[in-house]
Amino acid sequence: MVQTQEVLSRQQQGKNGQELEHLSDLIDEVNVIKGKSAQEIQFDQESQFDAAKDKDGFRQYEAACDRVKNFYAEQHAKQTLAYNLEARARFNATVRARMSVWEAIEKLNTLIDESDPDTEVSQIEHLLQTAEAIRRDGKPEWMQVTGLIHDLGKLLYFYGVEGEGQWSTVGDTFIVGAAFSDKNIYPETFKANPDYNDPKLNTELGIYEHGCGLDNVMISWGHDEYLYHVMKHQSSLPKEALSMIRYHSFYPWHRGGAYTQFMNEDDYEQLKAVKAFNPYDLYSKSDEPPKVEDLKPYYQGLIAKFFNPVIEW
Ligand SMILES: O[C@H]1[C@H](O)[C@@H](O)[C@H](O)[C@@H](O)[C@H]1O
Ligand SMILES: [Fe+2]
Ligand SMILES: [Fe+2]
Repeated sequence: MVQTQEVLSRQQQGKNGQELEHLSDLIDEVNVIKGKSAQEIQFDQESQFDAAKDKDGFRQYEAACDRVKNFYAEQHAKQTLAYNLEARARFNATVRARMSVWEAIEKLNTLIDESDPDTEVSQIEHLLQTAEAIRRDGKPEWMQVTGLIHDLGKLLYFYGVEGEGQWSTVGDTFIVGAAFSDKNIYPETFKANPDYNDPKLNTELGIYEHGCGLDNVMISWGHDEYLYHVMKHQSSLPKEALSMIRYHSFYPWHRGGAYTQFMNEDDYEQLKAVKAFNPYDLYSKSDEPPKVEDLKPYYQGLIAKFFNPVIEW
């Protein structure tokens, strides 16, 4: 089995390093002509590098199986602005369950994520792989524990409308209420979304203002947004950790370089945190399966440091 570190360094060395350098020079020139800010130019460049890295085997959506393709066709058709408003109202109306973080991890264990072309292991394994990769790199405890819980929002699946499927829980996220970006995977599938033809919603800014901040736009409802709202007031995690949770599936933004029209200064700071987190989430999927019982005491200790003993989900 290939370990995270190995995959990372292989990707950093990258066989197509020269090609990339040339590419980023060209992108630079075009951006200067377009009048983009230095910050935007750097972000653009990084996104090209990230996309090229995945040529090494992760996130191969064109080659993905029908399960993944059907999942996104359904999600992109159904995540409308109206649905997003309704989902948030439903979230605010009730507490779905009361249990500890570890109980939540165990409950999630039965879910196999239909949107993911890179892993078929249980969620408990994915969470521990992510946390362990962060720990191996000597990152702080708050980041380790963020890795441990980052996908716990998938619990939403058990509390949604029965038989509704996973489209409102898992998968990459995107902005609703403005034009769908072509930096999303399978962008053509948005044509089946009613908002696609709505002239108030299908412009670059849609219902939002330039530079309004990502906190003020609606990102498609799912496990990121749900867990962010659960943890915002029920943990002592720093802001960067909450951003890692909230934006980890927002690939068109943190990898694709889309949606800069909505960003404010602080979003560029949060972007750094999300980008630092992403490799652990993605590339640890090829690591050895973790030994849950051996790791449990260590992570129970971390959980006790950062969370209330009982969380309202
Ligand atoms: O299929 C995966 C999975 O659902 C992840 O939990 C999510 O964070 C990713 O963005 C998505 O691509
Ligand atoms: Fe996730
Ligand atoms: Fe994940």
